[in-house]
Amino acid sequence: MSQIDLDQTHQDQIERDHTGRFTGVPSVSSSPSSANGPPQARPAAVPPGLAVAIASARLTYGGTCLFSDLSLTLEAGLTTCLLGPSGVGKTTLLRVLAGLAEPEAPTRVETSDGLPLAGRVAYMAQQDLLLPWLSVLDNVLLGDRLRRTRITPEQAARAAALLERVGLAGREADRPATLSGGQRQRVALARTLMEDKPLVLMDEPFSALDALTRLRLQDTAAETLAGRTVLMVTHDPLEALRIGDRLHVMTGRPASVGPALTPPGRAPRRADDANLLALQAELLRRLDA
Ligand SMILES: Nc1ncnc2c1ncn2[C@@H]1O[C@H](COP(=O)(O)OP(=O)(O)OP(=O)(O)O)[C@@H](O)[C@H]1O
Repeated sequence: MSQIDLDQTHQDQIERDHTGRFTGVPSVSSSPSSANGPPQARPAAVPPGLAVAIASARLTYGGTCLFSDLSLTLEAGLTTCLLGPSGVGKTTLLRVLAGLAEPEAPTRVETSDGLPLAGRVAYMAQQDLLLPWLSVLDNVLLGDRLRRTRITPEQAARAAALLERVGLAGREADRPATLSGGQRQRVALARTLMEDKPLVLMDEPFSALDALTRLRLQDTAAETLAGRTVLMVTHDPLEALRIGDRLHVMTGRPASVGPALTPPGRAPRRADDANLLALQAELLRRLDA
């Protein structure tokens, strides 16, 4: 992919953020309560999040119906994790919410405040999509650069602090080509955390990391994103149980999304929590069904 193509990818994402076709229909309940129980307590300083629902979703690729009549609700201020077999359509669902894939009628995307999602979504794709000609720090600041907003010293300091939190202090001036795959993924994570958006979509954000770094960054993400509405795709049941508030399994063709599994307590949960091990068995059963 050329530099211009890469740049265009980002431009497309940002521009679709601003001009995307999401029409928020003010009908979804903004109450974070549901049949799944009350939401986890969040720090008092965090404003109430945005509930988002996709309903009657339908999408066909090359004559194959990936999903039809699929529904999923993202409760306000909670992290929802989506698991499911490879190729079932998880990324595609994320891309629909990001405004990057075109669903068919009668798909509806609804928000609790009735406003469109456009401009209010941070999206971390499976590919890191770092711009090779920018430094690591400037990649973290990419959203502001693309929006042509002036980078304040405070923003630069926040980006540097995020790089430190993902273990990349001292690499601010380096180019992406000098980083390993896992380091590049950490820059992409910092860039996503830098974006101050009410809806955060993350597609396998820790997949390239070693086991210990993965645990540490799960903690960082859970702490940094507390109070935001997050949808994260992962293949790792324990990861979902550590940082998810609601866990769903997507299966079948056309695919559907199963009922929520709700781990007890507040994220990030301990990896050796005995409750999680029991729930992990249940998740594996659902994945195998
Ligand atoms: N732009 C596209 N055009 C045609 N087919 C596509 C396109 N994007 C995805 N697909 C197909 O849609 C199906 C679902 O892909 P998707 O990437 O959403 O799956 P996934 O569940 O995220 O898989 P994985 O876990 O492997 O990332 C796959 O069969 C894929 O080949």
